[in-house]
Amino acid sequence: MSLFLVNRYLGEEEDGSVSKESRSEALLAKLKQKAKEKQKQSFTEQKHEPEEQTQQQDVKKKRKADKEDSKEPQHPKKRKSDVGNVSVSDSDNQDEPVEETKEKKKKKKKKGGNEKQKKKKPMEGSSVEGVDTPGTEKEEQEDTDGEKKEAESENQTQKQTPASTGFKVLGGFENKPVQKVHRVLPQWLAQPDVIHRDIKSNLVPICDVQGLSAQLGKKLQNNGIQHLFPVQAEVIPAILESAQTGFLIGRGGYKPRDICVSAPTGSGKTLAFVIPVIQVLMERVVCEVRALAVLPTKELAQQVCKVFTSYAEGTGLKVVMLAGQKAFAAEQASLAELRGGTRRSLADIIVATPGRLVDHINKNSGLNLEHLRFLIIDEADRMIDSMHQSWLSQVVKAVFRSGSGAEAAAIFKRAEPAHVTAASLSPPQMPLQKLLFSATLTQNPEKLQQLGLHQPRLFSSIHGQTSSTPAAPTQKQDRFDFPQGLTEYYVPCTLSKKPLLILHFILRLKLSPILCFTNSRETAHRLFLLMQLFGGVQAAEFSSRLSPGERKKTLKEFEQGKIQLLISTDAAARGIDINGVKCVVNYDAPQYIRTYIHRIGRTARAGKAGLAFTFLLGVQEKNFLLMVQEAGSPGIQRQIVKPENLKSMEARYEQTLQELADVIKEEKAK
Ligand SMILES: Nc1ncnc2c1ncn2[C@@H]1O[C@H](COP(=O)(O)OP(=O)(O)OP(=O)(O)O)[C@@H](O)[C@H]1O
Repeated sequence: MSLFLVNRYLGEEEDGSVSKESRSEALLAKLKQKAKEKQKQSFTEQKHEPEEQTQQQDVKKKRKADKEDSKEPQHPKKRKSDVGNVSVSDSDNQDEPVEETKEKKKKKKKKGGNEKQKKKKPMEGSSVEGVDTPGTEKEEQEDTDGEKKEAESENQTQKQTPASTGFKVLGGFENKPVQKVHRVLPQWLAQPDVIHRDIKSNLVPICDVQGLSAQLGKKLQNNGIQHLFPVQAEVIPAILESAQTGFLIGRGGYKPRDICVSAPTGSGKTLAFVIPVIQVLMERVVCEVRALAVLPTKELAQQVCKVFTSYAEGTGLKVVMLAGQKAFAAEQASLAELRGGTRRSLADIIVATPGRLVDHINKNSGLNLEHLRFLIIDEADRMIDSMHQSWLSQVVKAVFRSGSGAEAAAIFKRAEPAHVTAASLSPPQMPLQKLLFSATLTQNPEKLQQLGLHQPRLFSSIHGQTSSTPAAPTQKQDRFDFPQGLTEYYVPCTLSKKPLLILHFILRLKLSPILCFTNSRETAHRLFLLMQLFGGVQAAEFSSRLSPGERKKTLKEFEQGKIQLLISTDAAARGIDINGVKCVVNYDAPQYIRTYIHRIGRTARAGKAGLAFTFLLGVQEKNFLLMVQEAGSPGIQRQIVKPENLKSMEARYEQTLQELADVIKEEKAK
């Protein structure tokens, strides 16, 4: 109590002439005296009944004097809500505001007539304080039951007061049921250009693709492609159209629209950007970096670089990879050369990983992006997640950096599109167009906003998302499209039976080649060792335990059919195109739906059939099945493997487990 009062007085008495210490000492002395007098008074009341009347008069006089003395310090009590706030924040004791309220009420009762005057004060200050009052009342109502009535009557008095003073009470703070806010997508996301999901029944003859050059059509045929897949038939003409007037100027002088593509795994997205980019750049005279494809991993960069190189053959276009496969200096040398004192670009198309790309930009290695026309972001959702590395802002900075030849800056300067209606009125623009591709493109506009898209146009095969109406209230996550030829299964199992199930799949069901995913590289390594020790299975592991060279070799051998079981971490989950994978096994259930979609997408590619099995422990079943169903899976079937089917392998398996323990011990000892 005393502490509270001291705090309060100190807060209000802003007299600079008296030091804080002396002031508080004086107040403390006064309070002590007051307490003594109160004690004395109660003592006298109890012990000396006869003297009561005369002493009561004395006490009254003293109280009056006290009141007068303490008039100034009591003044702040009028600002009820303020006091409450100060005492809560200044003290650890949460009970303090309650005590203060009680004390205040007692005093109010005694003072009676003063009350009206007190309540007027906050109203005089401002109308906002008047609005605050109900909040304070609420706190008061939470006090003891005995005080409820008092609070109610006080409430009534306070309600009446504003009317009598003519102030209008702002209100409407009563609890109303809050309506759930449903997600409403922006129009470009809600109403995409639809891509057919079924590849096989929607193949488009090469000659029917609008704008595709005869040269590239022939090249496609030479590579064994007679028809284009639906995503290619839709996206290739759209990109070509945006460069109708050449790659140096946007159509009508305007910047072309950015393009986003969301299509299932294995649906042919790579060619959907490789073909039009090659065709647009084929006409170039001077070699400059005009296309940049960014991919999350070295393996993916290598894969895309291979496709670009294959279709650039015979066009004079030069493709360079910046993914750390070669030494930095070697990569630098492949970017530009100095001839007769002038710098000449040696790359038209660059395929890069974000880390290595930023290295080249920062170290000023000769990478010039001032002429960039296409920025391709493959596996776009993953690339957005790695945006904290700020690779995109660095690329954009490098693109709009002006510093090269003055005449280049004057003729083909980069600028935001001007509001003109005729190309002749507009200075030539050097457009930068972003092309985004993913099987699991986010529908979260906030995430997409990070990419700074310009009037984006979405191509999507996701069904049931093509309206601007709110998403279903039960829908908690994005929906994705699954490959048509894929059949999904889940296998209920226990932890110890998982290796036996894998052996059963290979040795009995002959499902190889199997691409098997684990959630950690340790699990992948142990399972690999176990398979080696068990014998009879050609197994290999694929994770960051291996060097890039070893990983490349392993993938090649798997593709060639030399490996029956490839045990991998999520390093091989995205984008990797391995021919002939019949079956994917999720040895460990994936935690995220995107991981699941990319993993199972390593099979059933290019319209082929494929199987995906997920081993589920009892505790995982409910959540996993719900996650898959909400993502739009056409259906995942339960597959039971009877214990008797595993029995014959059990003795050998137990023995192998013991051997494995020894091997792991040895490895750890090294
Ligand atoms: N028109 C076509 N005809 C035949 N095969 C094709 C055609 N287009 C692409 N392919 C083949 O389909 C496979 C999958 O293509 P691609 O890797 O581009 O798929 P994706 O959609 O990028 O898959 P992911 O999302 O998993 O990265 C590749 O082997 C590719 O050569």
